[in-house]
Amino acid sequence: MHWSLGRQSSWVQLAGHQGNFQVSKGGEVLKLHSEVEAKCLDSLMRDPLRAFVPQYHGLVTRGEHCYIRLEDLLSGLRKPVIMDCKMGVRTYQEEELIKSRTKATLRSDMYQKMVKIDPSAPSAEEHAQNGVTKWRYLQWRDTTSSTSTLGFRIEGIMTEDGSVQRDFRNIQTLAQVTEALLYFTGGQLDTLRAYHSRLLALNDTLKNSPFFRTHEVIGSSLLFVHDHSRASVWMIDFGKTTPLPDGRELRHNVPWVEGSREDGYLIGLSSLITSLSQAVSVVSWQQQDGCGEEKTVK
Ligand SMILES: Nc1ncnc2c1ncn2[C@@H]1O[C@H](COP(=O)(O)OP(=O)(O)OP(=O)(O)O)[C@@H](O)[C@H]1O
Ligand SMILES: O=P(O)(O)O[C@@H]1[C@H](O)[C@H](O)[C@@H](OP(=O)(O)O)[C@H](OP(=O)(O)O)[C@H]1O
Repeated sequence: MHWSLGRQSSWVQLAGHQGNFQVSKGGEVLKLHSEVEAKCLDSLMRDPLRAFVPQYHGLVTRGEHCYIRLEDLLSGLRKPVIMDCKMGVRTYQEEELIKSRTKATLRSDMYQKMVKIDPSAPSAEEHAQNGVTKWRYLQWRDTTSSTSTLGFRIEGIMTEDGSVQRDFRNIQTLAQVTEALLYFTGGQLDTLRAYHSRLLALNDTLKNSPFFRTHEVIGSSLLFVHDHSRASVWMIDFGKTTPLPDGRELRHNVPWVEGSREDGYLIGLSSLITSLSQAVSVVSWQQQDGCGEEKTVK
């Protein structure tokens, strides 16, 4: 990904497909066009959630490709620290599951990624085929990370020195998430509190959002961004966010069963809010103790 080079440039892609982004100027990033995402952004600009989404400036063509013009969320930040959390209890659409049963395409690249992490993960049949379906891979990633249980997972963190870590896929418990949040924020109380209040505000806004009520939100991330003086959280990536048919609505806070299209987005948000509260408590205790012993997070 090419980062916006308008000014202080922090060129980074924490998650997602390589090559999806293009250089832009003036505090914008260009993301390869997807009709699904463009439609969502269009609606979101007219929804209460607008305050939590990068500003969308329409489409632009560069060379042979069409791009979505988005506000660069790192613009103006000095030495930004970033975290990408993929939200929801599953990262695959129901149609992916149906495809895997009917016309299963085997993905050798996904099989290779799986074997690299855990050679014993594929079944004997999958080993023999040298491939897994996309659904199988995504579902395996969901169940071996905190996605299925906590409703989100940390995809990556970039620290102040610009180093990127993506090794959070084994995190399973809230206590481990809290440790990761303490690491991500350097234990800065102001930053933790700012994130906490932003997520509470997001929670309120989601409940009043016609867009959220009427869309299944899959594979979307919350992007946490801070520097020494500011901290904020943004909703990004609507490439797999789709409207529900026939005036149906989702609750977003119940487990998924096939056909329900529930995404568990609010389960993830609630886990994150709880974990941030725990991190705030840990740092407060440490400060009261004169920065003494570390407390165990439960
Ligand atoms: N508006 C933005 N401002 C700043 N950084 C952004 C913005 N949008 C995306 N990014 C960066 O790019 C990364 C990938 O973004 P995004 O998830 O939209 O890409 P994607 O290719 O659709 O991902 P996926 O493959 O998971 O669907 C994010 O983790 C973040 O680091
Ligand atoms: O992060 P990982 O473990 O490398 O796995 C990728 C990740 O799940 C992406 O979200 C997904 O793209 P979509 O969200 O667009 O489905 C991609 O599928 P793809 O290879 O078919 O693009 C996976 O390979």
